[in-house]
Amino acid sequence: MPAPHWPAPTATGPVSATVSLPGSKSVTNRALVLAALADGPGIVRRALRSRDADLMAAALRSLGATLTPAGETTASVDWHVTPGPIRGGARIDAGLAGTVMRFVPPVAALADGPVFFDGDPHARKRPMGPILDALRALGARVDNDALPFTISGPPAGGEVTLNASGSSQFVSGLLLTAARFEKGITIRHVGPPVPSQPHIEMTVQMLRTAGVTVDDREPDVWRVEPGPIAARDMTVEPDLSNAAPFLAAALVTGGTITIPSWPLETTQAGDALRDLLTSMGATITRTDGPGTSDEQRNHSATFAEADLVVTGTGEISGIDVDLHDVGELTPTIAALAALATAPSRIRGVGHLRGHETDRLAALATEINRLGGDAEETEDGLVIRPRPLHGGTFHSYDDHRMATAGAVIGLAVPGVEVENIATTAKTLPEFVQMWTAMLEAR
Ligand SMILES: O=C(O)C1=C[C@@H](OP(=O)(O)O)[C@@H](O)[C@H](O)C1
Ligand SMILES: C=C(OP(=O)(O)O)C(=O)O
Repeated sequence: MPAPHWPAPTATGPVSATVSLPGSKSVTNRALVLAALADGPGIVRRALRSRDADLMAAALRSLGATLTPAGETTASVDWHVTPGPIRGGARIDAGLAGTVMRFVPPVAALADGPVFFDGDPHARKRPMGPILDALRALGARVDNDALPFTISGPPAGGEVTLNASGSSQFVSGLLLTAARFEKGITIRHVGPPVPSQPHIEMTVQMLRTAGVTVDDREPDVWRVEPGPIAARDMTVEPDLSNAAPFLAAALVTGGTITIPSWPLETTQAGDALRDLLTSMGATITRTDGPGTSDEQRNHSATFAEADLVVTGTGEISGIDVDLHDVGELTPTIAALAALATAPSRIRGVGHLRGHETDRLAALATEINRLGGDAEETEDGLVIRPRPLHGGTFHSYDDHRMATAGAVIGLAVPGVEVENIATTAKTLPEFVQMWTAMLEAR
């Protein structure tokens, strides 16, 4: 029986809370892949515990890596990872995780036998063609163009041309394993611009930190030299994209939200929230203030950080913005736009039709179901202010749709989010954190 819908709490006044976020999904799942391919045992500290991260850990284990947890909480774990010979015969469950379905097949192609991949029903609809074709061109055999498929290798590597305009993860997935291919890999993108550039920068930076030689001087071309991936002891940054709904609460309620341990320099897409929320009317400061506990400071030895403090006025400005580079922030920005005082236009995010759900259709449908005025365009959304009313906000098994419903619910009584549990994809404690944020004073 489906769980009852979650009555999204309406804020009774301005929020005033400090919200500590668990580790970044994107950093965690890259770090785990690199650790499983490394030249010795390593540690991934403060890794995210969530459905996507757990699926990645399980996938790497079934391919032969040993992952031992230490310091485990419900949201975080220190993984001690010992790489092993890459084993065939595994069945990988990708769930609905883009990082698992795009980052693991290149690893599996190095196994000593065929590896089978499948995922949630909707995962079978997410685009996979360009990365599977690329793996074929590099010497692997793949028996389908989307999930489910079986891959066998080993591919020698070499040069490949692909169209990564549908997802940056096609490029990141190949890059993460490329050094382990006999000839390395040269990737050449041909087509409309690749989205989510910061995520590709994250991949390149993490590879370089692990001693891998990556040449990205020419736009849309990446060359990875064959060679070892160095084992490391690294700490995962907090998930800045998952800060989005909490920071949005400051704008909706005219309150203040503090996020401790915001990295001073990062490749995470969520860092763009500082500019985006400023444009929508927030005041933002970074300060090494009392929100950062000694315990948190001691943990974050490997990146410089500060508290991020976001204060809203209760009035939200409309925004005209291209989110091509930071598409995963779209659901929160759209929720804010639905509550704004002027129209908004979100551009450059046609690729969101291939995310957890068709996010453009889902956002327009659900905002309009609550009485709003949201219109899909070819590459985004136009959202005009209109008074909203209560009703069901469907999540489409999309964690960021669910949290967008929670943001609207802060201002609109009677919003019920269907399948709030889907937030477990990247933030299993969302409901408890949201409730604690509203109860803090
Ligand atoms: O590499 C990553 O960790 C991600 C890349 C982006 O994917 P797309 O380029 O498919 O949007 C982003 O939206 C996703 O949430 C995470
Ligand atoms: C697009 C997203 O996820 P995935 O890694 O499954 O692509 C997301 O988290 O917004």
